[in-house]
Amino acid sequence: MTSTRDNELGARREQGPEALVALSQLALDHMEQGVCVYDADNRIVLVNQRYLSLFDMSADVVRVGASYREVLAHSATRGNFPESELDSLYSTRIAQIAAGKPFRTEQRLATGLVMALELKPLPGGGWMTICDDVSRLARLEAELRVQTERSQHALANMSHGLIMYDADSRVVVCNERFLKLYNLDPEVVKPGVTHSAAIEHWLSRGNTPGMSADEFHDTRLEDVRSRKAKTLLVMRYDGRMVQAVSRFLPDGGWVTVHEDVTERLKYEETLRQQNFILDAAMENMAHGLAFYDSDMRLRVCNTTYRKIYWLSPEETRPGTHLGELIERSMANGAFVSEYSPRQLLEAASAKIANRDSSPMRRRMTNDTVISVRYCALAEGGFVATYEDITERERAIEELSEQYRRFDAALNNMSQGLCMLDSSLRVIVCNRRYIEMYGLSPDVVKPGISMREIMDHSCELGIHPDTTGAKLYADYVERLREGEHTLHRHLSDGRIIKLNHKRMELGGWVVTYEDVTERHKAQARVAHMARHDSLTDLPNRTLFREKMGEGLNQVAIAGGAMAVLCFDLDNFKTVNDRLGHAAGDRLLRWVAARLKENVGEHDTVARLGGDEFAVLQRGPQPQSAEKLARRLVEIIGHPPPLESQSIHVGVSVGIAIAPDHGLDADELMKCADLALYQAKARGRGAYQLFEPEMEEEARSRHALEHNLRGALEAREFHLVFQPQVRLESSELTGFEALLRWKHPSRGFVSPAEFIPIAEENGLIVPIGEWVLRTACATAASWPDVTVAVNLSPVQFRARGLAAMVTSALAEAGLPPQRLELEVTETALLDDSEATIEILHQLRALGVRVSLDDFGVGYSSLSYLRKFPFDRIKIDRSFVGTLGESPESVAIVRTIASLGSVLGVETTAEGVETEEQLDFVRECGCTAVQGYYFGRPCPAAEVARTIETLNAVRRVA
Ligand SMILES: Nc1nc2c(ncn2[C@@H]2O[C@@H]3COP(=O)(O)O[C@H]4[C@@H](O)[C@H](n5cnc6c(=O)[nH]c(N)nc65)O[C@@H]4COP(=O)(O)O[C@H]3[C@H]2O)c(=O)[nH]1
Repeated sequence: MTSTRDNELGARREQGPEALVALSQLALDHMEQGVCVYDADNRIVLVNQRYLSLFDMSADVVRVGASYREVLAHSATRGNFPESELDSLYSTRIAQIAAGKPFRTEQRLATGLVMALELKPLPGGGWMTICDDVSRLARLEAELRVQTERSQHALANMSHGLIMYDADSRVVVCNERFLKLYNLDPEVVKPGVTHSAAIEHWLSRGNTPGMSADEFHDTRLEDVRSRKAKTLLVMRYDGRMVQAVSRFLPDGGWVTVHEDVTERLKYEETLRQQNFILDAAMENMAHGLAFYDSDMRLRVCNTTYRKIYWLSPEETRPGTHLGELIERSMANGAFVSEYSPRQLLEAASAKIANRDSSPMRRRMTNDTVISVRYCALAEGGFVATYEDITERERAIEELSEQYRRFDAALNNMSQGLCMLDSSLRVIVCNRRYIEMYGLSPDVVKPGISMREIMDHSCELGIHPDTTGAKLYADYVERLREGEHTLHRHLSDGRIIKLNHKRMELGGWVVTYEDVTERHKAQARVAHMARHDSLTDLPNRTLFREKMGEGLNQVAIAGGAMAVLCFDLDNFKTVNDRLGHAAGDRLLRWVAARLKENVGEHDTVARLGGDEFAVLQRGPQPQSAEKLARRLVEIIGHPPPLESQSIHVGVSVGIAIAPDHGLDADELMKCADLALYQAKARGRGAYQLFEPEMEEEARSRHALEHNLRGALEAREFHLVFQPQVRLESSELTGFEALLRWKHPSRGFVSPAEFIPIAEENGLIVPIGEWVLRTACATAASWPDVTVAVNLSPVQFRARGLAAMVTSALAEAGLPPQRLELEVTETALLDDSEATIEILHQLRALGVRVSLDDFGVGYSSLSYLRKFPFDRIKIDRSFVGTLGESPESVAIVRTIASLGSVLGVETTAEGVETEEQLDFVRECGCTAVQGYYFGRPCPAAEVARTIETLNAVRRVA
């Protein structure tokens, strides 16, 4: 360009002065400054376009030849300065030029431009004015100033620290933040300081670069040398982390911006952690999860999703379309469908479009069931969840099965069941409940209130004498008390047991049980517990209760009460011989007799076995004795049993309250003692308690105790009483009588201890001892018999005949010399067995006599059953012969009976000659008694024989 101009200038020069002026004009017009050249006359010789435009002046006025004054005047009209100042302005400047001095000024024009104006004298005369628009520069300067201020302000207020180095690695600038950030001294780190010095100071303040100081120096030097932008993370003196980013400047310097990134790092760490957790959560979810964008392209999915659909990570890359995923998973065999992948995709699209997030169920090839749910996202796209509901479905299935079973169980329960909510409305009830009450299944349904049910059941007449309202009010009242059981007695007599249990979440479970039968059974059991099952009489328990009540009454209200204890005679024999059925019949018969003979307020009880008892009010002891008498009479004549030979009767003991006590035990004891006495008196009798009985019982006990050791202590011995034939006064034999010499009490009468020995069975060994001793003793006698008493108890013990045989053999006594005396009592108990034994004894050759004849029950009948060798008439008849015509009659009858039967009759207890004569006169064939001799020891037998023979000879 310059060369073109130069060339052009050369060409113009060659063309002449005009051409040069034109060329100068062209150059001037391209100048930035305004130029106007005046000649010595102050007229324009040259002016450029820029001059005109700067002053906004017209080329018509300001043209070659125009005077400076005209130019000034024109400028004034343009408003560039006041016209009033024109003359002074003109003269001042012209004078300055004329003086050859340049003149400079700045002028603000009407356009607002600030013009730098220089009027400069030219060497060849004339002068020129050069003007420059300085308003732009001023503006630029101002802008620069503002910019600088802003920069400094920005630098000072930057949140980041900043330090700038020049190409010589010296600090150009650093801001306050930088200094504060690292706790640096502004006197050390300031413009002009070297980079090394700045680092030195930086390190000295405890800031650490994460490497050694030397390494840091070297690294920074290398950074500067290589001029590579670098980011560095350093730790501040207080542990906070700062990131330093260095950038190199075109002028060779560099700037480093320092930012405290402690929070950011923490935040990033938190974010990283969160993302880690989210990733882990997503990966570890039991559900499959997949996010899709609005184009249905996969953004992210978890492993569960891939597993469910048999898809590999490659097949589930972000961006894969849902349609493709469906297709691939079907192709992989994850599931089969009657629909094509396309149809499935359309169905999914429709759901998403409709924002329908209801689940879809899909059975997979491996038999799992997946619930798929699409949920559209507000920001576009959707999330799909895939839940394996196999177990849930199975559980639901099981639950349904359970429910079916529950339902079946509910309706097959023997109990009625009703579940009520807290407002007493039926939640569920079973068939049995409806049936039990006979309710209508159309009425009693879930939702119905208990109030309505009660109204309904009252209408049906199920509940006697009440209304639904009353029933309900009572019901609610009871429920207020909490869990409870109540019994409803229905009109038809049934009893329903209602059991109320609270449910955990409110409401009640009520069970209904028909307990009618149970109640009856319980009543039966209760009755049985207090009654005897055979006779239905009160048992001992109830009897004791009644007795307690009676005694209380006596104690409070006075009066008297009798306790009668009954014991059947020979009951054991009936049982043993005729069987239990016969025994039971007898007991029932006795019970009936007792019941029909007592007053309606009296109590009859069976205490057990053959023991009965009666509680009787009324005047005592008269009433009791009367009753006892009557019952002894009645029960003594039972209906024919299978065998007539068993004598049945009853013995009665009576105790009276308050005479004999007011304590039940005490009174029972008294009655028992009286009963014992009655039995001892020969049975078939009654006995009123007497206080002495207690003493007797006591001594009896003591005696019994001593008796047990008597045999071993050799306290027994025998005495022998002679028996004489009347006709010839001949001594025929001796009766052996037992004697017990008690070491302290002396002689105890056999009448006293034999019954005790019979009771406790000691009579068996004692009786054996008697027999063996008697036989042994008699063996040494001349040809006379020895009579030995046998107790009925010995007949019941086994081996009596064998024992007799053995005793005879042992003693060497001929059987004919042994006479066995049995009482009627032996025959009473079990006559057939006894008679059988008697026959066995008879078969041995032993004689058998019937002792104590006449005092028994039906003596004569025994005479028919066994052919006794002798009848011994009880001494009670002989003793009363003088005063009792009855005794005379009896002795006479027995004697004549004996004569008819060809049996000897021995009168016992003959003490006097009169008695002897009398019994002889009555026809008795033999006698025994003190008249002929008292019982004497064995040692005296020989003398007695001698004496009696002598007497006979005399007679
Ligand atoms: N008052 C009076 N009594 C006379 C007279 N003559 C005899 N006695 C008594 O009458 C009883 C006759 O015996 P029992 O009728 O068999 O009556 C016997 C008999 O049943 C029984 N007993 C005695 N010894 C034995 C025995 O070894 N075995 C058995 N099982 N019973 C015996 O004890 C009963 C009483 O025996 P004992 O006290 O020895 O009494 C004897 C005897 O001493 C008399 O003229 N006047």
